[in-house]
Amino acid sequence: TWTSGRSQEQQVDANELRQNVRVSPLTSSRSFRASGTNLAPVLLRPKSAPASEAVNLILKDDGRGKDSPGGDNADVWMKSPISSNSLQNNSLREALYRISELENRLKEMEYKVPKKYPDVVFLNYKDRKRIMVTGGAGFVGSHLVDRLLLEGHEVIVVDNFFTGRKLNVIHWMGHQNFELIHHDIVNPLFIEVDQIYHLASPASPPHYMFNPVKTIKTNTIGTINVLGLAKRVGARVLIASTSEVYGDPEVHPQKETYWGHVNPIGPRACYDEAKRVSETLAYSYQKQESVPVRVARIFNTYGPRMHMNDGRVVSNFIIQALQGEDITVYGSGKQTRSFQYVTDLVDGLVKLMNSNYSLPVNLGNPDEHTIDEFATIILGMVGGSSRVVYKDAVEDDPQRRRPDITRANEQLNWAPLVPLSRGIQKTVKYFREELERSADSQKNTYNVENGPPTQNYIEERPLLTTN
Ligand SMILES: O=c1ccn([C@@H]2O[C@H](COP(=O)(O)OP(=O)(O)O[C@H]3OC[C@@H](O)[C@H](O)[C@H]3O)[C@@H](O)[C@H]2O)c(=O)[nH]1
Repeated sequence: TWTSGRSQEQQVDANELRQNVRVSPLTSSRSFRASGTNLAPVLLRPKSAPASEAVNLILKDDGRGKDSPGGDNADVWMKSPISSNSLQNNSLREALYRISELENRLKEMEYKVPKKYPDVVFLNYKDRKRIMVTGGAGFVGSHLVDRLLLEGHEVIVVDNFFTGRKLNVIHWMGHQNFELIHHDIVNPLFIEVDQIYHLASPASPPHYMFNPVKTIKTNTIGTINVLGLAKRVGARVLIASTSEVYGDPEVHPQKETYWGHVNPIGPRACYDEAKRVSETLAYSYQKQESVPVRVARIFNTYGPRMHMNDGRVVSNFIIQALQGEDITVYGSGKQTRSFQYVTDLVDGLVKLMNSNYSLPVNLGNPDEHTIDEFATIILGMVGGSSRVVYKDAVEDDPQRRRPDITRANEQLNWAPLVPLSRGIQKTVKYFREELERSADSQKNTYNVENGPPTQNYIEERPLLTTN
């Protein structure tokens, strides 16, 4: 060590020195030659002085190399007002050097302190897969990304952020197994992956009807791009299809063998028909190009990370109840839906992807309720003074929907586990926090007096959602 073998007097009080000088970060331990008097110069500036007025305090010229910060490059620095004669003591030089070393090490360590990530399983090279998730920053996609990363896989999220949000995956940013690509899958993409979950598409009726042509392109051209990529690199593809391929069904509950009842020119057709084409494309690529495909027909799904403006019934009713606003039932309220919690869906998606089963599989919770009943359930759980009001019916609104999940059960050994009451509880908690935060964020708007927005929103957000 630097002080070993030296007398007490020779040792310099590093703290005192610290108060008078600050060592420039440009000083690198690598450029220092520690032997004999061959001491490298140290760039110093008075602590109070701004960096632009930094001074070059050259303790000793001997041994300066061109590559050292005090060497030829030092011309850019002002000459020191402190005379080198005033710092003749070798111990002082050593102490200064030691401070600079410690400061540099501190800086290096600050950069190295890892962000805290959820614990992921370690998978060896053979078992670890590189998995692309289109729409991975969305509501369902981000939960799937959590699951895959926790299992030890490498995940590449591809999202155009139309309905997805960086906030949904922010807890993985910087993780070595995680990558985020801002890309619209309507344009081709050339990367190497083992599996692709193709979830990219707006899913809520108001969102997919917002730009019907874009919805069609995403689910047709986007799917062609994904299947083309899979063909090139030999990847397996899971297509996120929907219960909407059954349209307003005349068969109840819906089995995968039912061909559906879709109005091809109605307002929902941009989604329903595009998803039907997406399925057709998948099986065409499988037959013609030997691309292994899986098709999940996803029924109504809810949970944390749904967008506040999602517009679907679960988020609408919960937010309305939390804010004491009217609960808006469209139509008679006698139409039915069956709601599954998002982690159940993710479990089904992963099981399906890794199964040997290639025909479409329904993933949904068969627990069916009328929308009227559902309003009562939400009101009962949230409390408050909201009234139920009836609005115009939505055009082509499916009147009954419940999945037959026999196939998922037999082929994947899958069934939903989270009861509605528990899932809704978690979702209510999430929306309550979202509302509080969005009220808070009004205060954080950047202005000269308040400074930039705080990080609280990100830091206080729960990392993962579990069953
Ligand atoms: O505020 C509302 C919102 C919706 N509703 C009604 O609640 C029912 C459910 O509507 P949602 O908008 O939540 O969802 P939908 O069932 O119509 O469509 C969904 O179906 C399955 C998924 O694959 C799709 O992502 C989505 O399109 C409909 O009958 C709708 O009219 C209301 O009564 N009030």
